[in-house]
Amino acid sequence: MEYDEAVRVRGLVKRYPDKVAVDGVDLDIHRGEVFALLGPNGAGKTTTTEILEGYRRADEGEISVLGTDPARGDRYWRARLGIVAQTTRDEAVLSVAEMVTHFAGYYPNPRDPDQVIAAVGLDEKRKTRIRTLSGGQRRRLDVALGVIGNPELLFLDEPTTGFDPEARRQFWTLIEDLRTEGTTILLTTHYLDEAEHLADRVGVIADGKMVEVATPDTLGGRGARTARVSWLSADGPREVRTDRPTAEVARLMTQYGGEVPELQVRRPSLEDIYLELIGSAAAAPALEGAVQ
Ligand SMILES: Nc1ncnc2c1ncn2[C@@H]1O[C@H](COP(=O)(O)OP(=O)(O)OP(=O)(O)O)[C@@H](O)[C@H]1O
Repeated sequence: MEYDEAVRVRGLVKRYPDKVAVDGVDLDIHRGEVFALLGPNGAGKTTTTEILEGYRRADEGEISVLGTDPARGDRYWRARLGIVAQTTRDEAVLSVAEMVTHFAGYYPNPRDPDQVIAAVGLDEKRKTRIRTLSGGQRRRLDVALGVIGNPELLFLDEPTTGFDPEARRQFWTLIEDLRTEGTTILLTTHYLDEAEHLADRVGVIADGKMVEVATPDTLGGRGARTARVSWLSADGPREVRTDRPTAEVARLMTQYGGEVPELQVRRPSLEDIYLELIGSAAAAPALEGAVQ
């Protein structure tokens, strides 16, 4: 039964008057996984996410979120979702603790507000008025409000924008804990290290199309992961691409009788591979145009 998937999307299309924002996207998010949606500005990530949340309507496609078509989702369905949107609009006069407690009241089975406030690192700001929080603190509050309802499926749209490095690490721990508890998470992020650290699978979307879905360490195919062994030979810099860098290093050690000058072994990072993927996705239409 398709209910095994938290999210199942086939042929999703969303058109705006001057733009096809989402152009035939298929997407499965398994129950209990963290799925990161990556893509450049304007790729269609927020549009896709908001359709799954029931805030925008698709023009075409089959969509199931926790077994329900979001266009028909009622408040019981909505209570099973947690949403941390890209921007928050309110300028509430409430304190952090009041706001989180207030939100807890909307849900049938909320988490403990004090624990949630502590988990996002806002303990010291419990009594602070929300409008006086810094940008990063406000973002932590957004995350608290997204998880207070104990959601089965959590949408996080660029959740750590504005976080300092320590807050980001703390947030990662929170997400790992939620995942351990079985929460399914759809994460949109521009931080590739965040995707690599948190996601079971990543999907790269470019110009409204899903370019590839894979685990962070298989994205771009095995070939893209080939190691580069470089060193300084008597004739100048040398580089070898190989699937067996250890054997290459051993060979060089024998050849040099020990220390190999300026030896380096490098593999492309997720960011290198991502940039390559979106670069080739962007180049494809231009090439087509060139031959016409
Ligand atoms: N309400 C709207 N009306 C018209 N066009 C829109 C609307 N919302 C988004 N778009 C356009 O659709 C495309 C996809 O936008 P979307 O916000 O989904 O991208 P994104 O991948 O989330 O980008 P970002 O990383 O900048 O948040 C963009 O070209 C955007 O300008």
